[in-house]
Amino acid sequence: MSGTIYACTSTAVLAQQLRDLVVRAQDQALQSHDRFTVAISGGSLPRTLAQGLLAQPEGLHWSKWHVFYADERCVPLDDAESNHRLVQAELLDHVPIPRAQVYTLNPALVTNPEEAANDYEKQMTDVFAHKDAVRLPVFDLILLGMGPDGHTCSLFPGHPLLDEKERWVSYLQDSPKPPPTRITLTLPVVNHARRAVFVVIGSNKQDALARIFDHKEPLPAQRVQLVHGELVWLMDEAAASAIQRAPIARLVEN
Ligand SMILES: O=C(O)[C@H](O)[C@@H](O)[C@H](O)[C@H](O)COP(=O)(O)O
Repeated sequence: MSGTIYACTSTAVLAQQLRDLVVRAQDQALQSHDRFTVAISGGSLPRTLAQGLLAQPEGLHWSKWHVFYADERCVPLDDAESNHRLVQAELLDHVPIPRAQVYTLNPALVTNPEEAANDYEKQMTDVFAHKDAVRLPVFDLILLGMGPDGHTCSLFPGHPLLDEKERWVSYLQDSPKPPPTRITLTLPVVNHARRAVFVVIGSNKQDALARIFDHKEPLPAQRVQLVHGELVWLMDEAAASAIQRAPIARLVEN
């Protein structure tokens, strides 16, 4: 299992570490191209991300950010279940990222998930170059959560989507985590990121973490194995306590 694991003694420490990783990814990106491409997951991650970024916004070049979603529910953008609505409330409403650089599910396609996935993939080709030119987009950073069952993005255990090799964005209508219809980045896209960071908080993640790190079970989150990039796991101590057979760096309050 590739990747560095950090166990943080508090959510504040974790949010600070997350911020530092985001700034590092941003700065590296801006050394080689004039934009910073990041994909954000839903769930509890946006709040933790905002906690870290808004507490110390110095050094963040918002105008260079291009924000995508690692997955999105096929609901209207103002729906309580929308990841965009969540990220907007927690972060985007508080920082000057140009709205044209925030790429959302096309609201006209919420009832047609296949078209919504195709449209989102086309939005990505406008930023990353056409699929004929590049086989896979290379995100500067992908921020991931992990469910109690080891899912990540909207890639769930045993789901055929896990074996998608060609599409950048796909869709499902049988998500075990409601709502059932979603679009999601595929594993090849996640695994080609320059950097990916998991944020895993809570004792309800212990079982999945033990299965991944101690028993090497190929749960969806375990299949995030960056081809060229750097993988980091940020956990609180409740989650990290489940792991017995992997090195863990402990981060404490300054
Ligand atoms: O749209 C979604 O539902 C999320 O992207 C999902 O994949 C999330 O990251 C995990 O379910 C972990 O969620 P928590 O961090 O809230 O446990």
